[in-house]
Amino acid sequence: MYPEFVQLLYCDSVVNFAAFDKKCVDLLRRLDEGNIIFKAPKDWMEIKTIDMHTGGEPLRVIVDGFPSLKGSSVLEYRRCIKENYDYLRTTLMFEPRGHADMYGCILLPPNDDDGDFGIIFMHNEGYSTMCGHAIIAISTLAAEMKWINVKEGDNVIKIDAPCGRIISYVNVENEKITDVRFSCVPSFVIGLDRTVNVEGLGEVIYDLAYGGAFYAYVDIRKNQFQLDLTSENYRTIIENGMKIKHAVMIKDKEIVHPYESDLSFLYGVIFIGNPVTEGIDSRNVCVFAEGEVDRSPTGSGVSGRMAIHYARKEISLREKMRIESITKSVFICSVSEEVNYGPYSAVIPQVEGTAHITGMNTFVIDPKDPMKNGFILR
Ligand SMILES: O=C(O)[C@H]1NCC[C@@H]1O
Repeated sequence: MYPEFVQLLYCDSVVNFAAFDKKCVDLLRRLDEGNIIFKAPKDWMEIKTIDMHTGGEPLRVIVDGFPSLKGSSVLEYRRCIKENYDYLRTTLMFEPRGHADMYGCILLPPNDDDGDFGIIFMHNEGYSTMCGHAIIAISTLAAEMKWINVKEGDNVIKIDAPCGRIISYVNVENEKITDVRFSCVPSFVIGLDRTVNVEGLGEVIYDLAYGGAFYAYVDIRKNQFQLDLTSENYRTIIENGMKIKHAVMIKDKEIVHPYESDLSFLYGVIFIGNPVTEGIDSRNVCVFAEGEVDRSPTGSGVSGRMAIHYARKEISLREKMRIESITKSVFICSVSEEVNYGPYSAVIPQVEGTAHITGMNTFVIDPKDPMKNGFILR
């Protein structure tokens, strides 16, 4: 026997689409939610999310049902989630609720009263220190949901990420969000033209830089191995990216943040190549965490790139670079100022992009489900 709402929808022939639409609306109005919305038993956990993407890269924003984290700063909350609730990260990021390239975040109080909110990022391996695509998405959401007082023009949001304070600007024109840009934390170069031997690839030349997270930057055009930075070549990109990441992690002992040991690790490898789209300056394909490929041009990754290009004198202050991703989505990037950061001459990068809401989820977790905490197939 069909459930009542299916019977009602399909009992007449559906010839007149206008009538059909109206019927759906009436039906949904008439049906008490009980008929189509699953009510989880009391011992099941329920977590609500709003799902988004920035340039194709997903962001699952956890908005309700997550246990409250203990701490008084974003880094303390990050330690708390790591130690106590990592099973919920895998539950929400891994299959069957997510996938190998899923990305998420959870919102928290800011580090001090001056901030709007804090944020922790999560992915298939753990918790990153910075995420530009998530900053663009969450700023969009904050404006869409009126978590901030939205006015025409630039709306400033102060977000405390694990790497520090990020300032984002949501531009609103005629009551519509047109774009979001953010000023990243001080970003700096650790080394240019380093080399590492990688099995199957030979000697790989890379730059090491920080843009809220540490990346090894591999310009394909400077290297001997061939790698086509297109989606058709997705698996080879992951394979090569992870090989280089592991080799650099073993070889390079300088992946140390000047102030915070929690930030001192290599997050990913960024392949740089020629753009395929006219009017774009460069292509950026980031392999991060446990072999995730960023669908966006990687906000933290292009921040580190701004430091590299500035150090090489390839860009001047406020000069804009358009960088595309593997999906051809674009971030517009520049350096807004020079600053000193610990022992480093650093820059403040600005990154601009757009994000969209894709849906809302109420996830339920059945304690009897043997796969309740997720799994990944690649
Ligand atoms: O845009 C970014 O910075 C992020 N996107 C996924 C990997 C990075 O954390």
